[in-house]
Amino acid sequence: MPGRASGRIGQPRRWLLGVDHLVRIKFDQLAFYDDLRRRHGDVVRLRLGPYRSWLLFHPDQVEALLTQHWASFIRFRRLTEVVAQWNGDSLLLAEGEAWRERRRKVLAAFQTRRLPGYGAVAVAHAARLADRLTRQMGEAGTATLDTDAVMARLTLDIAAGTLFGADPPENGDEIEAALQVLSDTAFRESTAPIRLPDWLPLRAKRRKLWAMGVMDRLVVGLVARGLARPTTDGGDLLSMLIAQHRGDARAVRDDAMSLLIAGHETSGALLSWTFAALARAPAWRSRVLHEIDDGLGGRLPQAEDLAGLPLTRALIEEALRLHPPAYSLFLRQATQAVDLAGVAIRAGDLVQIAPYALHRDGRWFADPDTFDPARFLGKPTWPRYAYLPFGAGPRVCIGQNFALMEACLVLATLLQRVVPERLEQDPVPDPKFSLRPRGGLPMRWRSRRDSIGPKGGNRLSDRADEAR
Ligand code: HEM
Repeated sequence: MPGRASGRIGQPRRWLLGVDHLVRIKFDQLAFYDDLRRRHGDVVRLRLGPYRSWLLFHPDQVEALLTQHWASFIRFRRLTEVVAQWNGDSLLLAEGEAWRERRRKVLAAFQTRRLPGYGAVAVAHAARLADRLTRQMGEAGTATLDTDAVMARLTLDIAAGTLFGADPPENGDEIEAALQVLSDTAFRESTAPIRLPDWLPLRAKRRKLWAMGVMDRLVVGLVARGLARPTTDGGDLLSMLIAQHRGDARAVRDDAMSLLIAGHETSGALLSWTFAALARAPAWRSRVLHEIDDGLGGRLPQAEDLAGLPLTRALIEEALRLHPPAYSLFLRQATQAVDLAGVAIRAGDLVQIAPYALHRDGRWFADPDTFDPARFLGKPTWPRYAYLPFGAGPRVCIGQNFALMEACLVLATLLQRVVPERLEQDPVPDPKFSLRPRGGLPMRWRSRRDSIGPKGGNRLSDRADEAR
């Protein structure tokens, strides 16, 4: 493998027990990690307050951490305790035997044979969105939309349908706002030097308690509805959780909440970044429109169609490379001393893996800052653990196949009717709970009603793209 891990340990200078590093992690994390990788190499050791901590940028150590030695680490309690306030005792946060048991139960809901049913729900919601957007565009055939807000709402509706077998929630705006507050809270409370008690009369605390209430009422209500249903399997994830947890309402609530939170914001962000990339890349946009038009002939896609849409998938994989919604994996803490491919970790040390920085390493990805989906059309040029938008090893994302299918189907459905044409401003990645465009994603969309849609037709819009 080119560029084996050198064994050199980079130790950037620090100030006051690493307070300067903590400040950069809080306010400028993406640039800070990228900078550390470029200046200090594959293995960087930092002091963060009382903790000795490591950033690992080489696939050898990433593999050792996430596969061989994963059981020697737990997710850093300071972070999981924050998220547990609303997630409860769920798969996302569990450790050891409790995690193994939960993983087995939740996995049942993601069996391959269940995915096409979830895919159909995603397509139905995307088609409804395409109708709405086309109507909104009216005669002009164009509209400027905050695409990040639109995609967040779409993935919320899809999550409600696939997870709970429910219609889009009536208070969708309120739920979106609550999810945003929780995402901000997770970041703020886990990076603050101390966590202040909730009874303090602070705006941030009031908002957090309000958001937790909104989400709790939503999920508890939907779980109660699921428990009262006469059918045992409604084809949704909830039915499976109820069966696996044998009707234990608390366990079902906690896993359902964590799936909703883990799956919804990340999936919305992935769609936002993919459409942002397409808006800037007319040649790729034109190629993918051809692929979708030729592959589907104007009908709505199904999960089985995806094998025939390799470029659609490659666009999504490349968007995941450049803007991985999980830009950093959960911070881990060693429970015992362990050797990670030549790096001696002590019990209590913290270890961080940052896919955002790994994915931009020029040793594996030529011209790493360029959007080039062709990378994913041939054999990978990178080692397996240099690309990990969904993590790796036993704690790899449980919703990975679901998320990839959902994104491909949404793209194939929307792009038959509407295309992202122009970004109104360059999106700036905002590393909060997941990586989203800071302040939204204003983008101009154009209707394809003159070219092709589910009814077919000529390809004026594509030619317009090619002429540009
Ligand atoms: C684009 C979408 C998604 C991305 C980028 C993503 C990313 C990730 C990553 C990187 C991890 C591993 C974290 C770590 O090891 O520190 C993870 C774990 C997890 N994800 Fe996802 N995810 C996505 C969608 C989903 C969906 C749709 C669901 C469920 C409906 C989901 C549920 C989970 C759960 C429950 C875990 C924890 C698994 C465990 O610890 O055993 N994710 N995700």
